[in-house]
Amino acid sequence: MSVAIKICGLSEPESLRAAVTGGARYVGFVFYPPSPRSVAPAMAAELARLVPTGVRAVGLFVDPDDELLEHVTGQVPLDLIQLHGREEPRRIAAIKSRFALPVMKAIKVGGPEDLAAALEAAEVCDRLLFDAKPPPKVAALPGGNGIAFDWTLLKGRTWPRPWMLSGGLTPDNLADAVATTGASEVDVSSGVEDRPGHKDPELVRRFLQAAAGL
Ligand SMILES: O=C(O)c1ccccc1N[C@@H]1O[C@H](COP(=O)(O)O)[C@@H](O)[C@H]1O
Repeated sequence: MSVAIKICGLSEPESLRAAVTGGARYVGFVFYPPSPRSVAPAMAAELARLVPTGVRAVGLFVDPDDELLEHVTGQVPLDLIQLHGREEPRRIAAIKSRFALPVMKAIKVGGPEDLAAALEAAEVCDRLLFDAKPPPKVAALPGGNGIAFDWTLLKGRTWPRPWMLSGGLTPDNLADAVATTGASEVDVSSGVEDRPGHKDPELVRRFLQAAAGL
């Protein structure tokens, strides 16, 4: 089984090169200033020049307004918009229509009751992303916290849109995560860092090697 990998939160040429030469199919740029992975649009535009054809550049946003989306999409050639906030279906549809880009909506999973949101979002988005729900009051970020959820919640489930698994993935737990959920695409950020917000090219390579062995 081949698993497509998204390496998220890239902000330096060295780690971006490690991602694309190692076989990542998606690279993610975070446009959310509170995140330690946040990258200026001008820098993301520079990094995007290193992304080869066939690898998709993903822009991660959290409850963005149109002004931010215009500012970023006007200078960074994105292939996909990732919405990782509290965007409701109507807002997702409006973004998709106005910016003419496919949209991937993050669904925060803490328990089985959270999965209904995936079906609602699937009516308007192009792809789904299942991530761990941040624990209240502990995590400051709406994602990128290196926290996994109970993968068995996805076991045997099917979804009306292509989907990715994320949340606390590492080179060491990737095989178990994929075997449990049946994911064919996964997204990682913290699990390939040596400190918050800083990608370790060696860990990026290890993650991609772990995926290639599946
Ligand atoms: O990476 C971030 O800083 C981030 C900030 C705000 C929302 C989402 C963010 N990242 C996404 O979170 C998940 C899980 O990341 P991790 O591997 O557990 O660190 C992933 O989809 C990232 O794209």
